[in-house]
Amino acid sequence: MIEARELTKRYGDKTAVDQLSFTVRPGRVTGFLGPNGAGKSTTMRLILGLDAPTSGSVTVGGKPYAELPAPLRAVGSLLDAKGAHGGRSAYRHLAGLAASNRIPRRRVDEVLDLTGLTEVAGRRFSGFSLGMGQRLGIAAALLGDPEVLILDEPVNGLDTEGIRWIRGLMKSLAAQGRTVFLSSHLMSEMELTADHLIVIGRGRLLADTTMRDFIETNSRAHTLVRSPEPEKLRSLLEAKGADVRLDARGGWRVDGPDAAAIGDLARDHGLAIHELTPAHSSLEEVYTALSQDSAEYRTHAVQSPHAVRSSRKETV
Ligand SMILES: Nc1ncnc2c1ncn2[C@@H]1O[C@H](COP(=O)(O)OP(=O)(O)OP(=O)(O)O)[C@@H](O)[C@H]1O
Repeated sequence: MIEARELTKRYGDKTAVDQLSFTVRPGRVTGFLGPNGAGKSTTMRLILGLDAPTSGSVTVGGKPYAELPAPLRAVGSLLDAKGAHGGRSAYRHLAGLAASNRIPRRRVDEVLDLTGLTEVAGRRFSGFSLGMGQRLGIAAALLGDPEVLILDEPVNGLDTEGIRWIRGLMKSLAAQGRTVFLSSHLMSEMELTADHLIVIGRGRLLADTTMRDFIETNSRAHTLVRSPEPEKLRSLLEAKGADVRLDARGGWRVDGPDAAAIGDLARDHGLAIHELTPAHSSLEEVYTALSQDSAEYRTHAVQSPHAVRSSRKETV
């Protein structure tokens, strides 16, 4: 469990993190979202004791990081994939970390296996691709078998297979009852991976809620509909006051009447329907709409998506 209470960090007159309070709970993957410069990396550094808060506090498993008796066993982190020494092999890098943290050598083999690096363990880190470096960073984070994992952009540089692998790994670690806290700019991936979201803007908390709630509360339900006579369908729908737009996947995206009403309307006019799918906006659509409302980021610090919604003129 990670608990931040009124956490604040100022650099001169720049407030990077502003009275942030949240709890990252075990047993689920929590995504950390915010536009560039929102304060995500600063928050992660504060959690990991790499920077001291100006005021407020943050604890991991009930203790500030500096007071953890065996930090690497309590919390594993990936902040910078280039943290390893270029001349060393992956194995030596991990073995060095294990030795200085009194972690048994056999754990090195386990994490190499877990991250798919066994075959390249003898190679120098300097020859690693970005994706392999990312895997090595994750191997190091897992070395102490920690209860808490903090990963900043873990899918950065990974190919599709690597991204899918990270997703599976994060979910299985959470299912084991661990606390998994990760940031990513890849919204589609975040939507598939995280169960819960903490969203910040300008250092302040904007939302702390489940993925489902965040999307459902901030988006408007709509229907995707496809017909072999698209223009006729559009005219009928618009005559009923529906908002009809072309969907990126083809077909119409219809706001207003629900799927049943659209189906009935088409039937009444002898129109064939080839697809009728109730849908919500994606995380990316919801998040982009919230982020673009920069005035809101400046002036509101809200605790729930309901508040986000009520302060927005329109949902997506
Ligand atoms: N050491 C520092 N000295 C001065 N300002 C800093 C320092 N570290 C961060 N900041 C400022 O604090 C704010 C938050 O930065 P931070 O890197 O935490 O944001 P972020 O959400 O991680 O952004 P990104 O998604 O781009 O990584 C930014 O305005 C940044 O310029």
